[in-house]
Amino acid sequence: MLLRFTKMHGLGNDFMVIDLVTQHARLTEEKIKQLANRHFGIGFDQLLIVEPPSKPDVDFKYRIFNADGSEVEQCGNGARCFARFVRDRKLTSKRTINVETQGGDITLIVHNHNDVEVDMGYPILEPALIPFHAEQQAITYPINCHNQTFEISAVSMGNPHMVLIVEDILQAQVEKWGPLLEKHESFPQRANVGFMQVINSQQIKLRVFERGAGETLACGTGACAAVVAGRLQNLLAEQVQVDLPGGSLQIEWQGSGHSVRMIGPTTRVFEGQVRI
Ligand SMILES: N[C@@H](CCC[C@H](N)C(=O)O)C(=O)O
Repeated sequence: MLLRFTKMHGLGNDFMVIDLVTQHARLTEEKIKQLANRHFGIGFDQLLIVEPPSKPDVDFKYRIFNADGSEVEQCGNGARCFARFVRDRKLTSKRTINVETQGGDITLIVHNHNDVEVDMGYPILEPALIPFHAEQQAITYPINCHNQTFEISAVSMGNPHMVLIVEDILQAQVEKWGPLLEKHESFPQRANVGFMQVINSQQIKLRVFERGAGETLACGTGACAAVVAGRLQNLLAEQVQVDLPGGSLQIEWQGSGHSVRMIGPTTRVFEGQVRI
């Protein structure tokens, strides 16, 4: 069976996007891993699936799978590409699109052909993930990993993030510590690990070792989580430019009781068909 798809990216965080509103397919974990393979498949960080909504008040169901085949709750760069995809495919003509994800409902606002704003919902601070400090309501926590102590913030944007501050992003040992911290016992569902350098109150540099995908060129939810962590430590203003290896995102968080907003670009790379 031939399945139509679009290859897209948001700042180099790349996706295979499949419309399962007008097509039918059953994709197993094994199949997704094969498709994600950059040598033997299409190659992507995440697979994004468009499905009909399962409840009223939303326009679509948005499902996300990491390159390792695991289904996850949220993907920020993917959300922007999702909005552009459903409009390009004429699945909707709306500019404000509500979608359900495993991590909660989010709203996508298409500004122009390329740029999309996403209301990513409320950040959740999860002290419960850190067993030793559950009652402290602290903003950062020390965790031990292979005899080294890291001071981390735990922020959920629907999906789990650990954020740590580094002095120099270029010297950060993302490849060494990312895979170890991803599987730290404090995060039973594994974690996306963000390494943040604060440039000033309106600008940070960020690299993210993503759960189930490795270091990516950009991570939208990682950018949101880093700004929340930085704001809670009084290091950042309400609007922050987040510079990732693949480009920049604008993130806004007014503080507790407000949702996080993200604005950034989308790029369509090519359309294809694959036999599955
Ligand atoms: N690239 C994404 C996040 C994708 C999911 C993540 N790897 C997870 O496992 O939670 C983004 O742009 O947010």
